[in-house]
Amino acid sequence: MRIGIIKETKVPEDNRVALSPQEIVDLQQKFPDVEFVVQKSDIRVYSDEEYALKGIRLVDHVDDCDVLFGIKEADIESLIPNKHYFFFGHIAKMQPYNKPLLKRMMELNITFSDYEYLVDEKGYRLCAFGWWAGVVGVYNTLRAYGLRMRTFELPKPDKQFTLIRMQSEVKVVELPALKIIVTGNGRVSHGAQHFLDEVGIKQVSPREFLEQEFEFPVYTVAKLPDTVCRIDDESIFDREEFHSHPELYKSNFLRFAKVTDIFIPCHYWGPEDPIYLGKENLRNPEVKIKIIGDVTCDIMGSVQSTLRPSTHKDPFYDYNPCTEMEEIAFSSESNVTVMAVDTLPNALALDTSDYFGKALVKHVINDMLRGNTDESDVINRATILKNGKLTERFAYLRDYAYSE
Ligand SMILES: NC(=O)c1ccc[n+]([C@@H]2O[C@H](COP(=O)([O-])OP(=O)(O)OC[C@H]3O[C@@H](n4cnc5c(N)ncnc54)[C@H](O)[C@@H]3O)[C@@H](O)[C@H]2O)c1
Repeated sequence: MRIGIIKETKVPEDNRVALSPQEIVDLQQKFPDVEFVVQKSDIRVYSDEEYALKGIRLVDHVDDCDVLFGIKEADIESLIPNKHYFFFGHIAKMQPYNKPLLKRMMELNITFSDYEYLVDEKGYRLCAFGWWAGVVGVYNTLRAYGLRMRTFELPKPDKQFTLIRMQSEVKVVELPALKIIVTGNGRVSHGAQHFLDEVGIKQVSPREFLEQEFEFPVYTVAKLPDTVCRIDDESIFDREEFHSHPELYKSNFLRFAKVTDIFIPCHYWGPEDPIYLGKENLRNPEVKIKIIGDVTCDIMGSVQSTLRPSTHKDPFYDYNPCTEMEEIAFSSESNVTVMAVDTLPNALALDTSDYFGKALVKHVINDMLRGNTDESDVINRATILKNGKLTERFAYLRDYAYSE
């Protein structure tokens, strides 16, 4: 078997890779009959030379590979018939912009497994970057705070940035008595909490956050049901009902917004779910929040100052609550500064590639190289196309794939 690592082609560029040079060396020792090749790339976090130095073959074309691993969607023009591809496809939620990709993979008899659906039997994701998004989300947001207040300047992450570096940069900064709120309690929120803990910001309970003043920076985590309540009876919260009938619930976030300096949304949001910070809230003079690090990056979702995603190159913009329009970052004290980068983990491409590669080897590649691809429940659950045909689990994509 020959396995290829394909080059990333999406814009803005993604520097992450599915397998680091060391990961490939370790796999080759374990499976000497398998060959790994790496398609040349000048944007990858590990350079071509780093792979070559470990004896890994660099190639221009990956036509002679059986299985191909990428990170983001493969370039349609580069797709090779009859191969097995792995990447984040963004097609299973019927995203309109990726319909041509699905169609082309069907035409070319491709087998396609989507990382997003590599889950255990309980549906828990096995290869996800969310935790890292929380980490970078906090760093970027604190960076925005320093720039806006002109009190400190954290460096913009470059391609070689690491989590350790981010932490050490923030640790030397003296933060005032800020109140920071993180919402949600999933992977992203846990990454955010980890970073805040590591840089010495004290966690307090939502109640303490609401009722007390502190002489040092603090953060709280507002989970369900802290942030929502029922429309008709504010004392009742039924989690199952909330998820099946979100229209019966409203936001209870305003009480937090009145005492918060920095808001880092990390909760899942669906179009029917309560809006935490609507346009009127953002105009409300009682709302104290002036910096929002919107990790969820739902455009005009639960935080309505998020007008568009931003990029690592240009991560911040201002939202003018009166005009409801975007303005240049840090241009007015009455504006809200927004950080809404939608590819946050890419700022730690070294750490995240290593983390992702280890998970991939453990849950996918070991089984595959032992010849168990067809029997692997993890791979089967993530396989959207088998030889160009939709699998049973993803059969619902048929109309989407064939519609004009
Ligand atoms: N900006 C980025 O680069 C980036 C990267 C990864 C994930 N994300 C986004 O971050 C968000 C969270 O991802 P995750 O991996 O932590 O998800 P997760 O499923 O691990 O956690 C989601 C959390 O939100 C809570 N929740 C669910 N429905 C809710 C609702 N209607 N209202 C309030 N809370 C609700 C859950 O209880 C849980 O605590 C997602 O929207 C995801 O797309 C962004």
